Amino acid sequence: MQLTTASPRPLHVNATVERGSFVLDVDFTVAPGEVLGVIGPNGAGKSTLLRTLAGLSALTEGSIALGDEVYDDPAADVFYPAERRPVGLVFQNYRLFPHLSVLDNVAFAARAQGAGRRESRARAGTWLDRLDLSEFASRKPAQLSGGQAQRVALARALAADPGILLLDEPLSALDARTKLEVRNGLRDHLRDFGGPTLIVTHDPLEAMVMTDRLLVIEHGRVVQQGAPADVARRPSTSYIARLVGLNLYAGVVRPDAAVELDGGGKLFGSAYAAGDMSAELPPVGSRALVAVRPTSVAIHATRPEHSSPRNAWEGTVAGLELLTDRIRVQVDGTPSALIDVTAGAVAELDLARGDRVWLSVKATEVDVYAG
Ligand SMILES: Nc1ncnc2c1ncn2[C@@H]1O[C@H](COP(=O)(O)OP(=O)(O)OP(=O)(O)O)[C@@H](O)[C@H]1O
Repeated sequence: MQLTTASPRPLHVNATVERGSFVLDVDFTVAPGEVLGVIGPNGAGKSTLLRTLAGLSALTEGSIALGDEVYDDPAADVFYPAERRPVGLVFQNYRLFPHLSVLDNVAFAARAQGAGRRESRARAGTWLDRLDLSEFASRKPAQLSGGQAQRVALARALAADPGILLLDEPLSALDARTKLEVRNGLRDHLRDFGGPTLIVTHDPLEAMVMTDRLLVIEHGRVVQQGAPADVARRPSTSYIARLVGLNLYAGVVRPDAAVELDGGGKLFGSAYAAGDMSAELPPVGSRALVAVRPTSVAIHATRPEHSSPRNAWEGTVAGLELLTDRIRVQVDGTPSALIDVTAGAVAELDLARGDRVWLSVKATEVDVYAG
């Protein structure tokens, strides 16, 4: 079901924005119907990007266009302010009008576009139907659950018939259980919207589950983009590796195909470890990244002799952290690593901080790719 009346167009962004000493410099396109997740650490420039797309801040250089309609292009002296852009915004805290009913909150979109009161309410009613909100039409926002308020905010944004949808941390105001329900529903509604959608989020799971493609921004630049599963499997920076819980090392490929790690030590790996049988090891002498899942590393009390794994090294237990169903052991060594083991294994090895241990990992569990 196509919910926009205008035919969907791609969003082209080539943006340079200067804010004091901070510079955002990104270049990307979002296809009609595509949901792009924008992730990055604090201060990376996510809000700056969102504000610029919405028309709340201006570009320093570059252009923003929906299809061939240009909204911002300083060189051509073009700038559409927020109210002239077909942008549906869903804010982090929804920002519903507290004194208006749910119906009138959603009708506001059409009213703002000049429609009469009756027509606006009729159109709003249709949106409430589509988003399963009809029974709440006469309630005030304070009488809604977080998940319902989130849907009303989405209905209000969609009712304006936007060409672009921007969602800022759409689930962050919800508790963990509601999040799960709303996430699935939201994903379906976004699929029905035919235009380009951007979701800014801090939550890696949200980003992985709700988006078609991820754009990772750090220090105002795009450091990685791709399908969520590919970004998660082969992160290009330690920020993403931490988000998805992988050990990530950078180094140089040696003639014997091991990767000499920048921080000391070496690891033998495989280009197929991420499951892509067509992948090749980066050439000898080139920079490479090495990703290892914490569950792939084994801990031993003494040097592992019989299995003779190609990757075995010694380290010191620096910390133990209880995760939901296992224990994450932090071992300092060359290289240092996070290792996930069962509580039973920790008890059996009688692990404690300061213990010397041996680590091993099979080369087939070590994923090597170009860095
Ligand atoms: N009005 C401003 N003037 C100068 N610098 C600013 C202004 N607003 C933000 N900045 C700077 O711009 C950079 C990017 O900020 P931005 O809010 O876009 O990051 P973010 O990725 O959204 O961060 P967070 O995840 O913390 O919300 C930061 O270094 C910030 O200090």
